[in-house]
Amino acid sequence: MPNVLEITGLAKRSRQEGNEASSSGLLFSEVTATIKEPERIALLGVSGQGKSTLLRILAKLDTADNGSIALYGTASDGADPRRWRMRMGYVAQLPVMLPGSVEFNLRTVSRLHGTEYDRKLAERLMGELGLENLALSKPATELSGGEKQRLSLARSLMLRPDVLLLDEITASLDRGSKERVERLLLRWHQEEGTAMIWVTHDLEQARQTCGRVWFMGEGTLLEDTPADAFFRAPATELASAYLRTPAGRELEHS
Ligand SMILES: Nc1ncnc2c1ncn2[C@@H]1O[C@H](COP(=O)(O)OP(=O)(O)OP(=O)(O)O)[C@@H](O)[C@H]1O
Repeated sequence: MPNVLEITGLAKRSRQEGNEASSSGLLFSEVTATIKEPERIALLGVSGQGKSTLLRILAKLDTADNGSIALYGTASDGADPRRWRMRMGYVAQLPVMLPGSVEFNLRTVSRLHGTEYDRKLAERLMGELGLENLALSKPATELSGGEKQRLSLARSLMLRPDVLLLDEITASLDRGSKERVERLLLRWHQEEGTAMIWVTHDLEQARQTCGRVWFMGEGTLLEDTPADAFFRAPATELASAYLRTPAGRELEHS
């Protein structure tokens, strides 16, 4: 059985020389990791390390300057981006709603990928995300930020991807909605066996929802370790400092 995901030597050049993350002209380099079994991984690190950029590269929404990615043995190089994204679902920090109704947005996946619209699943997801009272005919662009965020998650789950890339998806949610999302994703993982790479600055969330931590620092993936070990005693001084004062964490509570 091939590994879920193999990331080998990924590098991304900085847009500007002298980027804070690195003086080498690289945003990050030598990012190497393997997901053997579908796990839930928290991708942590101070702001500006390139966590979102890494997720976008994994989803083929951006390109790496070096390295390779294989999903269940299929290389991303040469893969059709649309087909790739059916298996590697990316949920953005700032979700983009298509002009059209809530239902139009929910149907996006089946429309784009030529699959059947699963109304039952859509209803179940909307219910579990606390959106059961949202009129399906409402223009999606008129939803609140938190509603858009949850609709965008439901839209991505409709694809039943192999890997879910979650980019600070609860940052704009109230506590109740945040907990619903966490519960849904835990259950989804158990039922569907979906691997997850979850960028968050909410350390409590990372601790409660993820079994492994990838910590980005010094322009690379500095630690790849079980979550309990990371939170008990991280291997690097940088990660210890981050656990004391994770820059960007305040965004979560503002
Ligand atoms: N080639 C590049 N692609 C993307 N971002 C780049 C690039 N070169 C430099 N940058 C800068 O590096 C930073 C990377 O941002 P990114 O959102 O990926 O980091 P992050 O670790 O997810 O940060 P945050 O935790 O604040 O969301 C940004 O400041 C961006 O402007």
